[in-house]
Amino acid sequence: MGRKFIVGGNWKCNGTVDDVKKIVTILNEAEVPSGEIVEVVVSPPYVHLTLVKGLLRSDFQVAAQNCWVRKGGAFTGEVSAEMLVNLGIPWVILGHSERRALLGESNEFVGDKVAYALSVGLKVIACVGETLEQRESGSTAAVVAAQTKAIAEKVSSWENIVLAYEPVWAIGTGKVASPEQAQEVHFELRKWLQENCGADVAASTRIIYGGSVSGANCQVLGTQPDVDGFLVGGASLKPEFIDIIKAAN
Ligand SMILES: O=C(CO)COP(=O)(O)O
Repeated sequence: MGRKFIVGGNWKCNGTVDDVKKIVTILNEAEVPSGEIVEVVVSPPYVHLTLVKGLLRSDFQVAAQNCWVRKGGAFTGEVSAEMLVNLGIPWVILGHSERRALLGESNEFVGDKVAYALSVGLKVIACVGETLEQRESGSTAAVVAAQTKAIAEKVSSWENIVLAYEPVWAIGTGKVASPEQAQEVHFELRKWLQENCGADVAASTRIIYGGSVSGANCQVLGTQPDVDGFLVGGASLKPEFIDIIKAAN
């Protein structure tokens, strides 16, 4: 069975209410390939989740950018996975490199978060990726394997996980991975899944690329055999996001 292309828009910590309404209007008016061909998920900051969910066309879905690692309670400032379910938010992005680097989220912590989010019924876009230093020292494959292993050890099924390969050096830098660089790591990740989680998981799990994806580079990246979609940052706040969705065709 083919893997359905999936395009995520990570809005990060951006947007006023007016900005959000404008982006949603652009998305709602866009002519894009049918939902049979591409799944679209946009991820606004927590405070805008309900607004976006209420206004957004029904064939596009909404994701949170994070959630708490366990059941909610006395965890000031956190938002629990149950709360997202209660709001009708189907997806959550976990393990983004900005959270790993700036907030100290370890591989194990991300693995625990993924497992907990799945356990309450959320679908997860789980992010992995190496720094420039790690790439230059030749440890890319080992780094992404360790990040993926920490998730694999905690989950019993990959059915509701999308793996996002986001090289840190490509995020927000305009320095996109070449199609060959992306394909090479996606292939390695799929091979890792095959060897450690089984052939079915490897064949069915979508592996998407993130890091300076744009309207100009999405076509050639999207035709790589192991690239099953994108996680888009900056360009997801612009009309250009529609062109990236269309790369699914
Ligand atoms: O971090 C990203 C998506 O999660 C990618 O961000 P940019 O597309 O802005 O490089």
